Amino acid sequence: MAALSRIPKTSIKSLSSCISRSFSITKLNSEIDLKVPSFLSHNSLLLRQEPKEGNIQWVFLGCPGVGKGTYASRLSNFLGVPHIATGDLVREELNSSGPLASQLKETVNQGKLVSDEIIISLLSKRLQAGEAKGESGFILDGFPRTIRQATMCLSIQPDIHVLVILQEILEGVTDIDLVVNLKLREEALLAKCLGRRICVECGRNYNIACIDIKGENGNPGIYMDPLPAPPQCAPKLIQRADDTEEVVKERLRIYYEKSQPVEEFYRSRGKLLEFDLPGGIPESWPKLLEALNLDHEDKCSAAA
Ligand SMILES: Nc1ncnc2c1ncn2[C@@H]1O[C@H](COP(=O)(O)OP(=O)(O)O)[C@@H](O)[C@H]1O
Repeated sequence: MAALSRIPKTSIKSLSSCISRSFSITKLNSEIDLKVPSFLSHNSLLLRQEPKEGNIQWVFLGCPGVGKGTYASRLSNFLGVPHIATGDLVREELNSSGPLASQLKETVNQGKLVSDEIIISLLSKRLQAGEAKGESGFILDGFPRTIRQATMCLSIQPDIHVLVILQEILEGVTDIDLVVNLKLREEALLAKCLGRRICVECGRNYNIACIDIKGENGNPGIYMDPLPAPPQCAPKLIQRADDTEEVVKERLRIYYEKSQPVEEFYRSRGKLLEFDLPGGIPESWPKLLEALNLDHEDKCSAAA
């Protein structure tokens, strides 16, 4: 685990310049409100509370195919906190023989969003299981995806069990420290979804697409190498049923309609870090670490 204790080479000044576009550090002036990234509080002269390891509560937002899973999972290994992807929870459920399986399959394969109630229920189960194992902190990927999920204004049946779970989630999810918004040009998003391949055995994602988009109208070009599967995974690759051109376009449409407002929700609360992916993993990963102000030493060991 890359211990949080290895992060403190940050100065508030360099951090603020890294994330000046969207992330407000005004909260540093508050002794009471500790909802700032753990690495901020760790380094702040104003907040003298020692952060507990694993208390990171971060969210990754971004369009389908942008690489939320890839970077959230790398960062979770790096920081030693669980990576919780609601898309994975949904896929586990739809591949099970549970009562929701066929309904979920239909929704997901059409590129639609699963209902907030089902997502909350899957997420609460996952958080509870994690808590029972002693997990603390999380990097959420793909949640919240609607304003309703972000605000948790839910109208679930008021049964005691559900209320208790909701309260637990509320405590967790409204305490989000930092929201990383990954961005990539739409042509690249589509190509990445169509090229995505998953190993049925280990669940790792690979990509057969070689993306080479020329710069135009002042927008920089982007180049991304394919991400080939190693020999042990190569014969076991499958394509997600919702990674067809038609469904990806529908997922993108729904993202702009339902999920983009969530970006604004966190932007207005000073929690959003915008990150334009400059290229593939070798180029983007060190830059992401830099934007999060994780130091060079950590960077090298994480990239290895
Ligand atoms: N927070 C969520 N709210 C509603 N539906 C979700 C949520 N997370 C995942 N899903 C469902 O699972 C599908 C796959 O999600 P995910 O793996 O995150 O894919 P992507 O971000 O590439 O679209 C989504 O298209 C949607 O149907």
